[in-house]
Amino acid sequence: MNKKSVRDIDLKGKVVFCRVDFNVPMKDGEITDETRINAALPTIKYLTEQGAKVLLASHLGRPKGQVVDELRLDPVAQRLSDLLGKEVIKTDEAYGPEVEKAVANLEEGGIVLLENVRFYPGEEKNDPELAEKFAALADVYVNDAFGAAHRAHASTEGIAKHLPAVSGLLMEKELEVLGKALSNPDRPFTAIIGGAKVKDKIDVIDNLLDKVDNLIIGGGLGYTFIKALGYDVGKSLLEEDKVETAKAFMQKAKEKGVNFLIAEDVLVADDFSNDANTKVVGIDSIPSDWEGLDIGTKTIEKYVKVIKESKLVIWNGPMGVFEIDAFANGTRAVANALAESPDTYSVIGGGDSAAAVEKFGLADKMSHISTGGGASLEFMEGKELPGVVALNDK
Ligand SMILES: Nc1ncnc2c1ncn2[C@@H]1O[C@H](COP(=O)(O)OP(=O)(O)OP(=O)(O)O)[C@@H](O)[C@H]1O
Ligand SMILES: O=C(O)[C@H](O)COP(=O)(O)O
Repeated sequence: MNKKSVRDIDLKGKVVFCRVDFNVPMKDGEITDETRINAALPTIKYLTEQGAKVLLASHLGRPKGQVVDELRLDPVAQRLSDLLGKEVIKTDEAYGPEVEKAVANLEEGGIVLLENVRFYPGEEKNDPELAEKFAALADVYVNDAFGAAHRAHASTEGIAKHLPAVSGLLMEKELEVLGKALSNPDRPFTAIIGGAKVKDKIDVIDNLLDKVDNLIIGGGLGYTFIKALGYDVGKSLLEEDKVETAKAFMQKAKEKGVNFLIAEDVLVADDFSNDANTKVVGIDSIPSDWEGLDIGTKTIEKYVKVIKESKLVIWNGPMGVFEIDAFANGTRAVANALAESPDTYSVIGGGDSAAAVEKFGLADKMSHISTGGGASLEFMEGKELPGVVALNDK
């Protein structure tokens, strides 16, 4: 990476404004998945060990410039304190007199977690005044929030204009792993794209066709491709206005010699529930009043074979509605295939694929689980991430 990192600067005694992505899922005030907090620990520990005074800043959810009590960061501060085994001071603001006082009292190695930066309307607008207020608190800016690096906000981009600005260790690792995967991939290189949002993934599929040997399509977005082949998809998820694009992709794959894999059979159900009647049918026989909710057995076999023969696999989006056991087989089979292939480097991106791998107890068998959903997709599309561009060059 050509950007400076925390390792390239002197941190002793410096006040560091460190942007992290603590946008963790919460239910009834409890954190339900702390992956992102764990992922930020190496940088936080490094900063404290180097004698920095650490101000952590994050967003949580989408409060849209308002104070929303359920989106305060207090539960995160508590969890972080437990994980680090040391005090984490939580302020109720992200700048202003209360924060200034906390900074003034901070000792080397001390940690303050600021309030949710999205409580301020200026954050998402990348308001220069707010960026200056954040910058005025610190001597150095560290961005470790890979998951939010595709956002040009006051705490991810604007602030970097006012302070020495470097990446954290998580940011560095994410960029290195994803960058290597895309620039100099081990082959066969396979991308697996599933999930529900066709529109969000159109650009990434297009971009990946220039890079991969195999492109595997699964999940809800697969039905737009099945339709593009001329078959009826019944009540399955379909983006009618993307059918022509899907056709163009299959043509492009042919021209580029990319092995483009679409389901040949699917599991259809007469209801969106665990008790639904289900059957596996060929893609030419999807009943008009049934819905495709997983890939079928022949398809699983075919996909698993390709995955096991691959040296590098990037996976974004589940193969079916894995949250419901009856429709989880395809996603589980893909996760198992990756887990059983020690020679295959596996990169998991996107919140749902990561959640699926976690649910099947296979997270530690994957080579890299990205903390970025949208950010990893935009990176794979070849887009520049504003939160990275803003950092100082080496
Ligand atoms: N055949 C299907 N029909 C309807 N929904 C499906 C189907 N297959 C998968 N899904 C749903 O797609 C959702 C995930 O889609 P999405 O595109 O958001 O994936 P992702 O990229 O992993 O997640 P993120 O948005 O966090 O990056 C899951 O909730 C899953 O149930
Ligand atoms: O969860 C994410 O992908 C990041 O934290 C960014 O959140 P956002 O999509 O609300 O900007």
